[in-house]
Amino acid sequence: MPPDALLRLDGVTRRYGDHVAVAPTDLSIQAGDFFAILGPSGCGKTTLLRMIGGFVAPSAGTVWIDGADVTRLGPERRPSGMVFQNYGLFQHMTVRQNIAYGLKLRREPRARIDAAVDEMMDLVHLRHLADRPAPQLSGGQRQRVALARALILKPKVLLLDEPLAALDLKLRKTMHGELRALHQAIGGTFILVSHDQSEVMTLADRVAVMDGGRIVQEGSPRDIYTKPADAFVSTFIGEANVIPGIRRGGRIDLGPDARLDHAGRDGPVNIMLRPEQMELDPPSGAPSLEASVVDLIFLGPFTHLHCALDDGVRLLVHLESRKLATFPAPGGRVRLGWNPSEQLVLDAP
Ligand SMILES: Nc1ncnc2c1ncn2[C@@H]1O[C@H](COP(=O)(O)OP(=O)(O)OP(=O)(O)O)[C@@H](O)[C@H]1O
Repeated sequence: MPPDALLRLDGVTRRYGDHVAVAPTDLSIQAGDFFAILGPSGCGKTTLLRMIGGFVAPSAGTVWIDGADVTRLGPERRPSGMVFQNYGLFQHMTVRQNIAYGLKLRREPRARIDAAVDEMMDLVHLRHLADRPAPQLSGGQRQRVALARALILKPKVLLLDEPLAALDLKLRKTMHGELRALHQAIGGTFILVSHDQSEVMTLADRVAVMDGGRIVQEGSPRDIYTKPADAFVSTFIGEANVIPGIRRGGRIDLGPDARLDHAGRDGPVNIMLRPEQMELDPPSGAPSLEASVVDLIFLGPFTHLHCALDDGVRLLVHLESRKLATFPAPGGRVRLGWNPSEQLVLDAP
């Protein structure tokens, strides 16, 4: 395994009867990464995370952590810690007791446990609640206890299974900042499972996008946003306009008329453009399409223009409000264009 990869999966697979929850998967994660596994419900991301943590046994393949084959070890014997979606706190214990629990099991000396718990409570801003019983904590406070309880054992890899899913949007945003700060303060390796693309874009330095039990693309959030591997990834990360087209020799024809014309077709393709890459009334010579305005949403600095081509394909355009001399009216016709160097041509399935 490469010297700097802290975690490596070689052909890790999980089947339930005939159902393949995770197809044979190879993955390397470097020490210090904040890595995210992103995908829709049922794509296999939790199963993959649980195989890393030792909570689910792989049907095939090998899990390596820090150079050791841990495939057959239970969770407590792996150098990883896990934070679950429902936190799993001990309800009859206080904050301090919950955080101390793992070190007590390890029979560490009392003074060392106290010092470590104090340090953890400072890290997650809970010192003032040290003696409060778990049932009297808010969602965000419980989440912090769960994080501290896992981190106090100094895991080489911290596994986070949708850790913020139970929190409301505002608190989730606060916790994003705290998780990032925590990752930076500790310098550890975090692996987050999430179906929330904005969470992943905010937190992770590397992302694996899963679909149907497979990793379909891996890279930095920026790579995945600017160079999505296929139409699924483009619509899953960020918003995307996917315009069906026809390849004819070296040319790509778009729009309803092109799709009806069967002359000289080589095959279907999709053009992907982000909403901010499209503009109104493009200069002559730029590729463009005519569309009807469905709706117009003014959001201060930006105006979102929802349009439809004549065959029903929907397009979303983000316009800078200050650059709009007049605002298009719903029901009206507009010409939408783009810079061809920014369009991404994806093979249509
Ligand atoms: N114990 C099990 N027995 C049978 N099938 C299972 C089991 N656990 C998971 N699966 C199936 O494996 C697939 C992947 O499940 P998994 O929980 O990993 O998905 P997920 O991407 O984490 O979804 P979610 O975001 O909804 O939690 C699903 O089709 C699920 O029904």
